[in-house]
Amino acid sequence: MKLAATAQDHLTVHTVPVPDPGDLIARLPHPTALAWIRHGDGIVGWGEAARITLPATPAPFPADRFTAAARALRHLFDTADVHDPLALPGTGPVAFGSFGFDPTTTDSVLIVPRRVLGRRDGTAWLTTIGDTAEPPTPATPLRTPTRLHWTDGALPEHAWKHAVATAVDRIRHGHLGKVVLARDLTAHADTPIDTRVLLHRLARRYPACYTFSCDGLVGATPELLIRRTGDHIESLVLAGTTARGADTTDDHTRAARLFTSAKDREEHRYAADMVRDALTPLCHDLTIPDEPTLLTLPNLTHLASPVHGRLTDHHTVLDVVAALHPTPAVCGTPTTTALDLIRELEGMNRGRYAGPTGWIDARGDGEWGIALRCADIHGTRARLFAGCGIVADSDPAAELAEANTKFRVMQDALHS
Ligand SMILES: C=C(O[C@H]1C=CC=C(C(=O)O)[C@@H]1O)C(=O)O
Repeated sequence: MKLAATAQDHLTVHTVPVPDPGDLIARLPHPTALAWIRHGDGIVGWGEAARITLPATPAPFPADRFTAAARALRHLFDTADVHDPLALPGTGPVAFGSFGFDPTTTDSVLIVPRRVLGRRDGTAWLTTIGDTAEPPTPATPLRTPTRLHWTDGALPEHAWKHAVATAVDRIRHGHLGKVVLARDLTAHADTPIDTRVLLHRLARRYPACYTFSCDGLVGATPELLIRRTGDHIESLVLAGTTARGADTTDDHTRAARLFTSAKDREEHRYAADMVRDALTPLCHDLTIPDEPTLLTLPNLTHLASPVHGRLTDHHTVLDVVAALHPTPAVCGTPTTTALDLIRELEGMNRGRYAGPTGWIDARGDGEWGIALRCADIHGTRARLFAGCGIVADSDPAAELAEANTKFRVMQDALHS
């Protein structure tokens, strides 16, 4: 696989401890922001010391697009001159990345920023690549999106419900067990959309989610695909959803119904089983509960399975991403049958929606989420995505309502 890489010849990297920088997002000087934030901690980056772009590949899900990207990055990091007295996950050189859901898409990218500001458990740092004496980039003022209007994406609501009904029919005829179908919507603004405004709103409203930004893809995902810290790995499998209730009683009723719903349990089981099967060969001490718990977010409640394990060999976080993507939380079971059905029924290119997004450092540590509850921002346009797991008992109208609730995360972030 031939990757396109632009980089300075030899990276000189300095990490220094800094006093608490406060709100990390507020420190981003311009809209081309890189970010990965949860509960206020995480990393933000700006400037570009290197960019690696991946070509489209025809194979259904070749793991080697992740390992090829990791190899190119390793070369860059191994030849760098690194001063990193902290040696914590996220210190030293870091690449932010986002990969297309479908390997035939062309927008997968890894970016090594010239500046990274980070904070974790009370320790804050600044990493500089290149000239440490360079004056800070002057910040541009934040610009709030104005005068939004909306257009349907590939499928209007009735056509998407029809696609869901077709998927249910195929499932009932035994072609596959589960497929995840998504829709897109486009917002048009008067002026270029400033991703920092969206990041502020998302991080404030969804502090327990991972608020991310990479090359125009911005969102707040609740789904951790993989975190690697040394040999320890964690994942949070999500599948099965209900909207929050109108009041406490309604909320409890909905959560109890979700917890006992055979349809949602089935949807969840496909995803949890696949993650267990993919991680078992890479890990010892893999733990995944026999039954899911509930993850309560401000807008939705999900069935959730937290996963922990210890890697047996030196696998970087991207090696583990390669083993996991795409999970049935975003594709289906069996994987290639579900992918074929997605290509047939969705009528759109998902781009990087539902693909892995996150960061990796020179030790191979990192955090990658599944890009959900997100939008791809291009100038004055934002393309939003939302999808739902479809199984034999799915109801097209209920799935449309669920997708619409998921859209609200980014619709609200754009509006106010
Ligand atoms: C595909 C999406 O959500 C996935 C993650 C959690 C719950 C899901 C569900 O219940 O359908 C989806 O599998 C999305 O938000 O676009």
